Amino acid sequence: MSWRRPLGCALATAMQGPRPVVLSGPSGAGKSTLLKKLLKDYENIFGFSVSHTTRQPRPGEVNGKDYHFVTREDMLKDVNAGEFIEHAEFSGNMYGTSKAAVQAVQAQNQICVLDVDMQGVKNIKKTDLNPIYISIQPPSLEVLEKRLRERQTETEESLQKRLKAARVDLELSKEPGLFNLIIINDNLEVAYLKLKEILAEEIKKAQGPKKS
Ligand SMILES: Nc1ncnc2c1ncn2[C@@H]1O[C@H](COP(=O)(O)OP(=O)(O)OP(=O)(O)O)[C@@H](O)[C@H]1O
Ligand SMILES: Nc1nc2c(ncn2[C@@H]2O[C@H](COP(=O)(O)O)[C@@H](O)[C@H]2O)c(=O)[nH]1
Repeated sequence: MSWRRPLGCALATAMQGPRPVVLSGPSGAGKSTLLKKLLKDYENIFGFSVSHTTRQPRPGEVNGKDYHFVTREDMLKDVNAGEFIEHAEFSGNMYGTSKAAVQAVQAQNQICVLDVDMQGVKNIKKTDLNPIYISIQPPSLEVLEKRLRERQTETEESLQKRLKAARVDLELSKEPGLFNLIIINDNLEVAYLKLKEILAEEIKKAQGPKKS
């Protein structure tokens, strides 16, 4: 994969600037919930890399904010034109991170946060993005299923596909070194504290030196 960061980002890395953050983990584990808290509490520090997807928007989701909702035809065209850092097929739909999505966040001098599935993690590992990898996991598959059902966003077919993918995800996540941290999202506040703890150093870097 020939994704190269813009010069500004390469310089930031050389100067030990803040690293991007990849959040992964099974669908329903709580990635978006934790991410929304982080983006709200650290508005100018973190910026969300808005992915593309071919799935239908859920009630309340905003095009260009939650996702770029596109047709498969358009997405394939852009993928073939080399506009994506990574892309994957998940639960019958395409998802992907465009170069433009990451660059838009970096242009604001914000720490770029990506929410991607396990295929995304593996593909980003092949690039020079050098993020911190965090896996958000449910306390059990039973709890995961309950959360997904209660979210009321999935058909029975899609729910079963997501549970199947979750089993694979949890197995693969055991690979040593794949993630910098695995957070079990049982109690939301505890999980959020752990997330902030691992990002504390990057937040400090992004905030810059304190004026006295
Ligand atoms: N710690 C928690 N305790 C109870 N419910 C939670 C907790 N964390 C998240 N939830 C709920 O679980 C559901 C799934 O969470 P969320 O949508 O954030 O998952 P996700 O990992 O982003 O899923 P997806 O990958 O499908 O987007 C939501 O309804 C959310 O409110
Ligand atoms: N590889 C990628 N995976 C992505 C991307 N954006 C989201 N996702 C993952 O898809 C599933 C399902 O998401 P949902 O919004 O339909 O519930 C979830 O695991 C996300 O992490 C992406 O750009 N690339």
